[in-house]
Amino acid sequence: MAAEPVNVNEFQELAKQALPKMYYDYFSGGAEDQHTLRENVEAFSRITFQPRILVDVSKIDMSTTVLGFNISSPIMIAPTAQQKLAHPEGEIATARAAAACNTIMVLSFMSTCTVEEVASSCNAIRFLQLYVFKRRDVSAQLVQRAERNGFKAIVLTADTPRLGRREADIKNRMVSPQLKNFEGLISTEVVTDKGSNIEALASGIFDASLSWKDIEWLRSITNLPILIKGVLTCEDAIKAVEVGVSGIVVSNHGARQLDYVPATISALEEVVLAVGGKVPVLFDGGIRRGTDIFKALALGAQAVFVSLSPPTVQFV
Ligand SMILES: Cc1cc2nc3c(=O)[nH]c(=O)nc-3n(C[C@H](O)[C@H](O)[C@H](O)COP(=O)(O)O)c2cc1C
Ligand SMILES: CCCCCCC(=O)C(=O)O
Repeated sequence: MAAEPVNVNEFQELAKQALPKMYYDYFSGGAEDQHTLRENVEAFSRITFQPRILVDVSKIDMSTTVLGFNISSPIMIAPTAQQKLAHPEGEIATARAAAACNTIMVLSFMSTCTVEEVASSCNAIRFLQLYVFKRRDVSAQLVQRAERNGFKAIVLTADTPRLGRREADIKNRMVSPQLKNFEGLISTEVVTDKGSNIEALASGIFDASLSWKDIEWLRSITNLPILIKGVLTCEDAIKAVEVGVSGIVVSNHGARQLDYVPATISALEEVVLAVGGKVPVLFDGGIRRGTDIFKALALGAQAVFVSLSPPTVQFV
């Protein structure tokens, strides 16, 4: 590509050229038929605007507040695992970008830099995304390390009792780098000759029995506000409010988990209505342009997460 990329989609080609195929496929792929992966993007294109004219837009303030934290725009950074696969500085570089933009970074539980390294790298506002392991003590220790290191909230991912079936990862025999957070606590080195090593790792360590009652357990190990990520229905939104979470993230995990769930932008309005303003509703999935963010805000999201996945234009 001769000219500088001018939109997120054009970074896709650069990512494809720069990354080994195994990693590019991991970052960009979805589950099974990748139906929801396409839908996440295409559902945005079916929403159009009713523009109004002659409104003074000479001064625009995009800042907003999430859990009491002021951020410069309603754009936060989604938890994305294993960032050193894409860049040697990994999550530290992302945290510095968050600080420079005055926004919130959600650090993945499966990060390649430790919570301490990320915390000491800059003054970005940080939340920790949480996976609950069969070894609850390991998850608890990491939450407490995050709390000690100035993280401001826990984002419990609730859509991953097992890892989605990502067929490119199976074919590529995707391997995971070392996850330093767990050094001395649990082995994250898994070798299987039967497909995706990260799927094997996740099924060995993720607690598939996680359920609503465990929010109480989580509350017993931390004083931080708890958000729940992966809500797609009004029923679950109501339950989340009932159990007392501080925020909801409408998400289908970038279509990497259960295929044939709705595009997140199609699920947003029902969740917003069910929540009725009791807690903030955040949103992710399929965002490729500023107009997508505007659509999510218009449908009631307080702010959106953007991920580091190369956009999915390979389907077009
Ligand atoms: C490479 C990659 C890794 C991810 N890792 C995590 C993770 O560790 N924890 C998590 O809750 N979500 C994870 N996600 C999901 C994102 O947080 C987010 O929900 C999703 O990517 C949003 O969709 P989008 O990629 O279309 O923007 C990951 C997504 C990608 C693309
Ligand atoms: C290394 C074990 C599994 C990491 C899973 C990260 C994730 O959520 C993803 O979507 O990928």
